[in-house]
Formats: sequence, structure tokens, C-alpha cells
Amino acid sequence: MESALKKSLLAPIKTLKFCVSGEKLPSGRTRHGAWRGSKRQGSKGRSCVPDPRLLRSYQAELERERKLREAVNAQKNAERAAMRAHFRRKYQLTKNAKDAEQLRAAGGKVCLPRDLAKMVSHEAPAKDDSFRLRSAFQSLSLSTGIFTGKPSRVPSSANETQPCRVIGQEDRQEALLCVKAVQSDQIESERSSMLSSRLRPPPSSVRSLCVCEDAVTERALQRRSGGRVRGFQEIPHTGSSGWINLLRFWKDGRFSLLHKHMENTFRRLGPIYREYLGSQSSVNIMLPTDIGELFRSEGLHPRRMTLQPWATHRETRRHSKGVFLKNGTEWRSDRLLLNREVMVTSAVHRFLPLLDDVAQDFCRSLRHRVQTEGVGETGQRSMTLDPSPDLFRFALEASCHVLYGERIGLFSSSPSEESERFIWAVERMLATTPPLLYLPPRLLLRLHAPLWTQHATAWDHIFSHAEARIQRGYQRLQTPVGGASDGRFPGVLGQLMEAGQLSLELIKANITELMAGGVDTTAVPLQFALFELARNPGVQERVRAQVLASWEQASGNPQKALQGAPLLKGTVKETLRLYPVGITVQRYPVRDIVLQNYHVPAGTLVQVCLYPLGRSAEVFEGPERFEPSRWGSESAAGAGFRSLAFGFGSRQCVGRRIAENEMQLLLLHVALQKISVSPEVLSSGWRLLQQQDTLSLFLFQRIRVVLLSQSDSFCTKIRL
Ligand code: HEM
Repeated sequence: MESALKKSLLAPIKTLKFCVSGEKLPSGRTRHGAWRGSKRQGSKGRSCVPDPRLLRSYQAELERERKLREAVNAQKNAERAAMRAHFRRKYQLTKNAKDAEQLRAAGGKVCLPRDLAKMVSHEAPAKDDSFRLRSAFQSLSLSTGIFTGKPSRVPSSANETQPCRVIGQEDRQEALLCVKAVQSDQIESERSSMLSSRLRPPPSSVRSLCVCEDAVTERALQRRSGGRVRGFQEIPHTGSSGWINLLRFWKDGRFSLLHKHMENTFRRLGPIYREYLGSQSSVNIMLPTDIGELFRSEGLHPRRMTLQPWATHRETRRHSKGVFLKNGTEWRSDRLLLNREVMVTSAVHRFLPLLDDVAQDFCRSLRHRVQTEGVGETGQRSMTLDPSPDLFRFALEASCHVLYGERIGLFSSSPSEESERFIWAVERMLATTPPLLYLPPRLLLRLHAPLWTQHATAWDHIFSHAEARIQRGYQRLQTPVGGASDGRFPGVLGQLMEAGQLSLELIKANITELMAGGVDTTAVPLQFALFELARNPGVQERVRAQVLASWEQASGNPQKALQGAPLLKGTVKETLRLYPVGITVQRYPVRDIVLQNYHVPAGTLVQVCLYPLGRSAEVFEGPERFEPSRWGSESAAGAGFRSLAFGFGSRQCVGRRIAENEMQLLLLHVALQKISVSPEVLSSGWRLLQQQDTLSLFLFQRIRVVLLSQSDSFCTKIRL
């Protein structure tokens, strides 16, 4: 097109030059037809005076050509800039102002030619019942508007892309274009990981993508909202030097009180703040409206902050990664397979009896222990014990039963050394994780730093424990009796092996993660649940009464009994509200969003701080009260994004159903066995409790339980 234009215009331009300057035309050349009407000035000279109308028309043509040339150049530059920006985002390189400038010059949007669009395009998913084509293309946001000039359809469901709240109806097209920019990054990462999966190539209709830069987005957001959206840099922060902040954290020992630090910072700076810590930086939020917005922008393949020490362990030991550490389509395909075994209702039906078995045994053995080892008269016996090792054993026994389909006998008087070592390893691995998060693990590895060595050794133990179980499970499957073929549930491991959709290496990686993630996470909240029930005897009585009634109605069916006793579920939710196991849930939004009226660019690490959320008077009425019944009425009222201990969306905790049922069943059998709990807290303990507001392992280690038998019932006393 460019050359055709040149050809058609070159001759008249030359002629025009000649006419204006009086230069001779090259010999043998005739004038272009356009000059036929021009007046000859004489026979000698060939000078002519062009017709002013024609002159204007040629000038206009020249101007058009210049504009076209500029537009073509700007488009080419913008295409290159879009691709550069895309790869910068992909490989996490620093942004280049020139790219943003060139994109801006092209109006902030670029229709990529087919070959380039293909490089950043998205592929259609494999057939899967939980994977809809529409949602698969959600992140692609193919805009028919690109071709037709009409605005794209504005997505409506929560899972679809939403324009920013602050933007009016007429601005949606621009917002959508901005959305596409940030999604293109995700699309690319998805595509690259899809190459190795079973997913289909992109449909031929995938022609182009709209790409624009974050800077443009921010400006667009501000311009369109009449300047109401404040810039990212304006978000209050705790100091802009990550390394100084990190030093302060170490010095003040804030890592062990991260939850309190977050709560205090929200009090000081308001419901949103930025924090730089070492090489990490994040935006921290705590209000449900903001969490909802974050959830809507998590995309098809939500990403959490990578636990680098864990990832480095897998990489250096050449182990595959499980869902916890994976991202993109690889994560999704593994996750869908795991969901079938641990999350869907039919899976719960399969494993619930196994959990019930363990919970019953645990409570029976506790009762027996008090009867035989307790002090006091028969029927009035009591016993003081530290429940934490018992609850850890319970959680490990329950996990093994569900995952491997076998009991490992941890309630016997002499549990195996191997199991004790496993519990130790999980504790060690978790304790060494937080300080390693902000240091480069590979450097520590090179330096043989003791912290890293301890961490890696703990993981090695966890892996070898899982390896041994997997070997055993594999052998069991080979033998017809005792294998899955006899109709018994072979555990999640057996189910995965039978299904044959995951390689053995991936099964090992995922089962190890499930084992590592499934012990302390339930043992610690269980102790806090007992503690809260102990200091709230009225609540305890209500829970017990409901459990007994429900058990009778369910004729001993544990699943029905749980359904008939919603206060059990409420107890677990309430415990996790006050004592969340993980302090934050993190996401990288795939599009620019507005939180508390601040612009947060796509790709920013946003952390939902669970402890301040759970204790906020703005979110919960009487947050200090332990009130399991609040969840019944709140869920009925449709209040969302408040119970987030298990995370949210498609990336929420995959062990959630196991954990919820495991904890509820233990509390159910505690009630059925008439084990009651009451507080017996030493004054020093109360002080500690008030100071720290209690959280996780640090306080947990100081709780002691006193079991008392009062005639028919046992009383668990909590001592601090
Ligand atoms: C009270 C108990 C538990 C709590 C509070 C808890 C909490 C969490 C949270 C907050 C996440 C991140 C979710 C997100 O990013 O949205 C998570 C992920 C995960 N949890 Fe749990 N968890 C618990 C029990 C378990 C159990 C019992 C298992 C294993 C059987 C488990 C295995 C995992 C795994 C593998 C992931 C990663 C999932 C993924 O990325 O797809 N968790 N958990």
C-alpha cells in the first residue's frame, strides 16, 4: 500500500517541484496528465503556474501521505513496544518508559498482526466438566470491537472480567481495552505452559489482541473517573526501603508477630497500605469489598506468592512440584484431577468414614487414658496433659488414612519413630520457612547456611516419608486383595494411581504436599477450638446439645450428624476467624484494579490480611466474641469474603474438605464422649493472651489441657 501510494504520487510531486522552481523536466519525459490543463508560459522556458485548486489538492494529498506514514510508523513502533512490554512482564524485567510512550502514541491500543498476536494468544481448553469454554476465553477478552469498532460486551458474572468500579458506562470500552493489556501477560504464560499439556490450539478466529500499557491504564482510569482514583504511589506505606524494613523486622522480632504488626499498621494507615520487605513488596488489604474486587481479578489461573525456599528445595533435589508450587495451566490440570479426589461431594462421601474412624478412636483412647491414668475417684477422674502432641498425632493419623488408605497406629502406646520424625520434620520445615522467605535461598545453599540446611533436611524427611507410603500403596495396588479392587477406598493415592492421569512423579509431588499441608493446619486450630469452647461454657453447651440431638436423628451416620449440627461448622469457622492458620492470602491481579480508590496495577502482589480482617469491628459485630452461631445468619444474609481462612476461588485450599470434616468430626466425638472443657488459665498465661491476642504455634506451645472426669463427663482445662 505504501509503495502504491509512492508510485502514484511521485510523478506529480516531481512535476510540481519543477513547476514551482522552474527546473527542467528530465528529457524525454512528458508531463503527467494532471498538468494538462496548466497554462504554458512560453516556448523557451517550461515554467508553469499550477492551478491553485490542483495545488491545494496535491498539498492535501501530501499531508495525507505524511499522516499515513506516521500512523504506519507509530503502529509498527507500538507493535514492537507492545511485544517488548509483554516480554518484559513475562520475564519480570523492569518496564521501559519508551515502550509506554510508543504505546501512548498509538492511542494506548494496538491491534497486533496475526503472527504477533499468535505469540501472545490463548488456547482453548480440553474438554472437562468443570472447565467451560466461555470461562476459558474469559481472560482472552477477544474484542469484536477491534474489527467492528463497536464496544465489546461487558462481562457480567463474577468470574468474568469486570471493568473498574469507578468507571462509568461510557468508559467501559476503554477499561476493557486496558483489561486486555494486562491479561495478555497471563495469556502468554498460560500458552507457554499449555504447550506441554493436552489442550487444543487456538481457534482460527483468534486474530488479534488489544494491548496497552499500565501507565496508559492509570491515566485512563484517572481521566475517566474525573481524577477520583488516586495513583499507586499514593497508597500509604511503611517505609520505602525494603532492606531497612527487613532489618527492623529482624531486630524487633516482628516475624513471629506478623499478624499483630499488620493489625497495628492498618490501625495507623487505614484499610490499605504498601509494605516493602527485603526484595518483596506488596499491597495489604483487609476489607471484604476490596477482597471481592481482588477475587474478581484473579484470572483463570490465580497465582499466590511463591514460597521460594520450597521451590528451591524441589529444584535443587530435582523433585517435581505439586499444585502448591505450580502455576498456569500445569497447575490447573493437576488441580482439576486433585479436586476430583478431595474436593467434590462424591469424594467427601468416600473419605468421611475414614476420618470418622480416626476421630472416634482418638476420643475413645483419650477417655480410656483419663480413666486409667487420671487422678480422683472413679467417675470423677481428671488428668492434665499437653494436647499438642496428641492433636498432631490425630491430624497425621487422619491424613494418612485419607491419603494412603491405611492407619499408621499413632494412638498406640508406642507410635513409630518414623511418624514422630515426620511430625518433627513438618514443624521444622514450617518454622524455618518465614525467615527464609526474604533471603535468597540459592545463596544460602551455596554458603551452607544452617537455616537452609535445616529447612532442606526437614523437607527431605517429609519426602522420604511420602516415598515410603507411596511404595507401599503401589505394592498394595498390585495385589488383588487389599487393593482397590476389593471395593474399599484405597485412599487418595490409590485413586490417583488407578485413574492413571498423573505421572507417578506428579502423584508423589502432590501427595507429599498434601501430607505436609495437612497436619499442623488442623492440629493447631483444633487446640484453639478447645480453648475457646473452654472459656465459653455457654457456647460449649449449645454445641453439645445440638450434636447430641443431631446424632440421634442421624442414627449414627456421621455425615448426616454433621449436617444436622451447623454449630460444629460455625465453631471451626469461628476458630479460624480468630486464629487463621495462614496469616495472609495472596494474589497477583491479572488486570488493573481500584482498591480503596487507589489504582493497583495488574501483577502487583496483593495480600489479604486474615487476622486483622477476622478481628475488625467494621466487619464483625463484637469481633472479640467467640460466637459460632454468627456464621449461620451471616451466610444466610449473603455476606461474602469474610471467612477466608482457606483462601478463595479456584485456588483455595485443596485440602479444605478434608480439614473441615476432620476438625468437625473430632469436635463431634468430643461432645459425644461427653468430654467437656473448662478454662483454668494461670495469670501469666492470661497476660500473654492479652498481649499477643494469641496466634498459632507460638502461643499454642504454651497451652496445657487438663482433662477432668466429672461423673460421666470429662472436663478439659486449658492452662497457660
Ligand atoms: C484448617 C486447615 C487448613 C487451612 C486453614 C488451610 C489454608 C490454606 C490456604 C489459605 C491456602 C491458600 C489458598 C489460596 O491461595 O486461596 C491453602 C492452600 C493449600 N492447602 Fe490448605 N489449609 C488447611 C488444611 C489443608 C489440608 C488438610 C491439606 C491437605 C490435605 C491442605 C493442602 C493445601 C494445598 C495442597 C494447597 C495449595 C492449593 C493450590 O495452590 O491449588 N491444606 N491452604
